[in-house]
Amino acid sequence: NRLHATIADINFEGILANASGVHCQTKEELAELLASPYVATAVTKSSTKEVRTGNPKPSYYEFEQGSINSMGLPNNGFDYYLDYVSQDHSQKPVILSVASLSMTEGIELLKRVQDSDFQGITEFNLSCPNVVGKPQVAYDFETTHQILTEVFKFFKKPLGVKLPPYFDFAHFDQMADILNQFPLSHINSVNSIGNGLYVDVETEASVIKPKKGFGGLGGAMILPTALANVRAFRERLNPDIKIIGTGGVTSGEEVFAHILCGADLVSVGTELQRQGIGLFEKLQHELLMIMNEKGYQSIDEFKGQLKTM
Ligand SMILES: CC(C)(C)CCc1c(C(=O)O)[nH]c(=O)[nH]c1=O
Repeated sequence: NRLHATIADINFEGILANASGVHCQTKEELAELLASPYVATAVTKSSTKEVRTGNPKPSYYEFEQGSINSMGLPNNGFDYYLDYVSQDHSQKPVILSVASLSMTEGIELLKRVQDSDFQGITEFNLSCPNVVGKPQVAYDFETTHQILTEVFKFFKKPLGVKLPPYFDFAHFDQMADILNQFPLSHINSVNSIGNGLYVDVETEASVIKPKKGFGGLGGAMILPTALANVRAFRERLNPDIKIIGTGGVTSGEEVFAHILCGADLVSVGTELQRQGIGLFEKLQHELLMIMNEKGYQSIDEFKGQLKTM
């Protein structure tokens, strides 16, 4: 297969996935993703110990250049997703996303994954909140180091982390130095760009209800940030740590660009929300057309091969 990847000895046929949070809250949505021949894997909504209804609506809004959301981690609870991913899914891997509203909860959930018979890949969402007054965990390098040290004392199954975007070379360096100390299966970069604000000039109001309209940004406008993060971590991380590139994908071109920057798998959020599952066929077709035009038989011929001037 021309489009393939391997993470933690798990083979993926195809390289496309949903971004956690989109089309992945229910077993039906997950099954619908897996049923598509153009979807290599499905990622669950980040799960918490308790079921959560999430923030008051509207908590998601689409505009031409992208989307803004402050969903508030609505999910059916960790047990629901662990049960689902532990079933057989026609040989297709499913990635279990775990969040936590406190570090003790995160550790507890990962202990339950370790003690379960789930053999797939777990993705720990480090964009989760920290103690009040401190930035999200992934922006608190000391806390990130402490948590990963604690986790890898007991966690022996494939584990990756979902990262927010970074915007400073010192942060790329510091985060990569931390991540390289641990036997991670992968990173998923990027999560939404935190705390954007979209204003409706006509109503003179923000467009989502939670957090006075502040929310995570996704879609076409975050592509350059997403590509920069994929590239920066590809250049810095141990090659055994694979990369799921997320952010700004609306066509085969952006899938190609993510792979060129070093992504092994590519996941799609805002555009999937916008177009539905049929998008995956379009993305795969467009990617293959680009590869044909360029004479690439396989992804391995150009993965991570971004040229610079
Ligand atoms: C932002 C958090 C609620 C702390 C984590 C869940 C999450 C959400 C969400 O559920 O609001 N939205 C995102 O764009 N990315 C996320 O990781």
